[in-house]
Amino acid sequence: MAESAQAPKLVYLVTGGCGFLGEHVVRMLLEREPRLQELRIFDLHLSPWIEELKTGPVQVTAIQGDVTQAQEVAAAVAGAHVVIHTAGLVDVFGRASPETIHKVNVRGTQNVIEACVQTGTQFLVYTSSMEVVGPNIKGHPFYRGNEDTPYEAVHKHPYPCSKALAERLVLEANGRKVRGGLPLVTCALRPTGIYGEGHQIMRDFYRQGLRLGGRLFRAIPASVEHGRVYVGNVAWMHVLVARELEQQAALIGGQVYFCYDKSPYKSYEDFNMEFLGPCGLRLVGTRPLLPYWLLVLLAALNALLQWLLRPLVLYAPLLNPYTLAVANTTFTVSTNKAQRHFGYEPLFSWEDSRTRTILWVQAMEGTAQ
Ligand SMILES: NC(=O)c1ccc[n+]([C@@H]2O[C@H](COP(=O)([O-])OP(=O)(O)OC[C@H]3O[C@@H](n4cnc5c(N)ncnc54)[C@H](O)[C@@H]3O)[C@@H](O)[C@H]2O)c1
Ligand SMILES: C[C@@H](CO)CCC[C@@H](C)[C@H]1CC[C@H]2[C@@H]3[C@H](O)C=C4C[C@@H](O)CC[C@]4(C)[C@H]3CC[C@]12C
Repeated sequence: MAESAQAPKLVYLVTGGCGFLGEHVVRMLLEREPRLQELRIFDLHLSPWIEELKTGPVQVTAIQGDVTQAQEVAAAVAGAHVVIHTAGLVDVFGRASPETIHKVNVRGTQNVIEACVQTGTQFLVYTSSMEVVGPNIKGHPFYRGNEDTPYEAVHKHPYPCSKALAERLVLEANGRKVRGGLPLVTCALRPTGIYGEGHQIMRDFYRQGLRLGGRLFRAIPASVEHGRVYVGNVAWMHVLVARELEQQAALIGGQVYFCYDKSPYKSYEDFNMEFLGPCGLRLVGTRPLLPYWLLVLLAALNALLQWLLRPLVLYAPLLNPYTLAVANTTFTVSTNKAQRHFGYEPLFSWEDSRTRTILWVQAMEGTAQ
């Protein structure tokens, strides 16, 4: 590429830039987007590590803001060339109300779209989710499916409903005229279950294992496969597609892409043991220790307790009818659409992804070893 094309000149905005995925997107952009002049990090809660990023050649601007506030979003978007919208309320445990989930995930996304249109920002990448497709409420398996695999995507839970609605808004906005008359170019990336450094649920399982004397108990049959993807590869996909949106607007605009890499197909629990095992935890049982009907009962009991206790205290355990259904339904993807459309290849091999995640777990306080 000619030197002039490499000259820094682009302004990127990452919403949710202090979250688990957002932080990896931010760091990946700083490492791998040579045309970056300014990186804006927009989040409800700003993290202290942003300060360390301010010493590099790229101007890093931290913006504390709320995606549900249209004016705050418009002010942050104004003058940006590309928006990567990762901000969202990821809640499948009943911590937030359905209204709040809708407000942040759907109205927040609508605000981002309108801000692009009003201020003349042409390129928008949305972090969607596999949950936009499934598992559905009927528990139908999705086995090594791709973006074109027929599947009855029927949801009831507020989180997948909100992600599906938001994704539709983003895709429908593709082609709208932004200020200045140029067309908005949008696309949506659908990660499966993301893992890697900073993954809160992995942290929770690890701590639970420590509390149980270094053991976790198998609840899900090993035959139920759950799609997982390394956070560094998800971040890399965002960076690549954002870069290619301009060059390949006709091809990529309005498209959805599953996020994938070379992580093996395993059950949710067996996959977690790839990292927790080397950190001293053991998964007890080759088969689920409790019969499925009892798990269903426990999950229903948890939901009832959550409802009863809500006026007094927030009771939000990992196990509820929805998480049980997701964990207990095969959902895996096998696709090369991102490779065909914008040349994506995973940046991190499975071995690297595994090692990085293990090192992160081991660095947590109070390891089991
Ligand atoms: N974690 C996964 O396995 C997974 C899988 C598929 C898709 N996703 C999607 O990826 C995105 C990022 O998820 P994550 O796992 O990093 O979650 P996260 O909770 O770690 O990050 C979300 C970030 O958004 C910010 N945020 C929340 N509400 C906001 C608001 N009103 N205004 C501004 N910022 C707000 C949070 O402060 C947080 O920093 C989400 O859109 C999620 O739906 C996550
Ligand atoms: C029955 C329990 C015994 O150990 C296991 C419960 C595990 C669940 C808490 C998780 C199983 C599957 C996870 C979800 C999946 O990986 C994909 C997701 C998509 C993303 O957009 C948000 C997170 C999540 C819904 C993720 C949440 C946790 C699980 C339900």
